[in-house]
Amino acid sequence: MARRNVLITGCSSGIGLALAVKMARDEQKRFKVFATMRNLAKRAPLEEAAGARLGKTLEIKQLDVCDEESIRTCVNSIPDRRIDVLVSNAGMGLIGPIECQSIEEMKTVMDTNFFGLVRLLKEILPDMKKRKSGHIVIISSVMGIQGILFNDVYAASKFAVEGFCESLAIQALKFKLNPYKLHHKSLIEPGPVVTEFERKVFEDGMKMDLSAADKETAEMFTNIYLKNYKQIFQSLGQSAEDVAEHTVKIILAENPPFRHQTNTLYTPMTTLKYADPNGDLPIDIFYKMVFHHDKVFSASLNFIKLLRWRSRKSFDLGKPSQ
Ligand SMILES: NC(=O)C1=CN([C@@H]2O[C@H](COP(=O)(O)OP(=O)(O)OC[C@H]3O[C@@H](n4cnc5c(N)ncnc54)[C@H](OP(=O)(O)O)[C@@H]3O)[C@@H](O)[C@H]2O)C=CC1
Ligand SMILES: CC1=C(/C=C/C(C)=C/C=C/C(C)=C/C=O)C(C)(C)CCC1
Repeated sequence: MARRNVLITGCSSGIGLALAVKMARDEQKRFKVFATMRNLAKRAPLEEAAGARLGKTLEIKQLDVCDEESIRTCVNSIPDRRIDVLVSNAGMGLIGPIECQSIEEMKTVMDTNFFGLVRLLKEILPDMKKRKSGHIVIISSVMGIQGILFNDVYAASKFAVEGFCESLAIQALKFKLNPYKLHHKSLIEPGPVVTEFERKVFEDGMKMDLSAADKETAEMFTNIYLKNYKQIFQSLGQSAEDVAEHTVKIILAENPPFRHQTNTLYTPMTTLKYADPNGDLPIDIFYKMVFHHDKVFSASLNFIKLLRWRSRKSFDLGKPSQ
């Protein structure tokens, strides 16, 4: 099979960087990776991780998903504009009470996470339709399925992504865009992942001016959400490399599902969404976990953290856990 051109957005850090390097290092050399980032001054970590693959199976290009001209210039620079696999990964988070966030900040999140994908597809989808081939892989989130306390606008941006893709997927099936697969679109839905995203969101949350919120809301954000934030990432968090591994499996799968959740520790929570068409179940359970059973919730997180630490330790000793 010919080498597939893969364009990935947001490769300066995190999932994008890990995925670009993993695909560029493919032993069977099945991919030519165009690893893009909005600010090329941030290319050093990717260059270092790519090592000898740089200039061979991996090329770095500038692309800002909020700038149509930058997307067009990047796509035009690829031979025959041929993109076989597009990975829409660039994104940003935003946490806190909405009273303390400006509409401008919220628009930046929607512009990056949702309109960024729309701009990419407006440029790339027509070529895929003409060729009747192509696979679009979107790094969505568990928050594309389920809202989480103090993530209102971020969750809305990922819900928008999911609704957009679900609608387009029906049309795409008609064009049989992917000759190897039934679906030509795949939504990857990670839970918490330990990346720059986590650090930036937490730091911004800690610095947030909470004076526009009432006392109870401000305390809820500081003493419940921010206080537990690190623990949630330590207990349930995946690594960027882990999410990259899931993503490559989906790209190579014969018949990948439309949606793929990467974190089995998180699936019991997202399952609540599908279990109750009235929508009350997940809201009720999340409410109870946060406000009534916070000690049990926190103890469970600690227990999971301990189990994961022990299983890693026994792997380190060359003795896989049972
Ligand atoms: N970390 C997590 O817990 C989870 C993350 N996700 C999703 O995964 C994706 C990747 O995030 P992650 O790797 O964790 O976080 P990182 O912050 O490490 O990476 C985000 C990447 O997106 C880039 N980016 C932001 N805005 C733009 C833009 N306008 N144009 C091009 N690139 C841009 C960043 O570039 P720059 O360095 O210039 O800012 C960076 O390269 C996001 O879509 C996120 O929503 C989903 C579930 C969980
Ligand atoms: C599990 C859980 C919580 C927090 C979840 C978090 C913080 C998830 C973060 C997901 C991310 C960062 C996805 C990115 O796209 C709450 C609401 C505290 C209480 C209820 C159970």
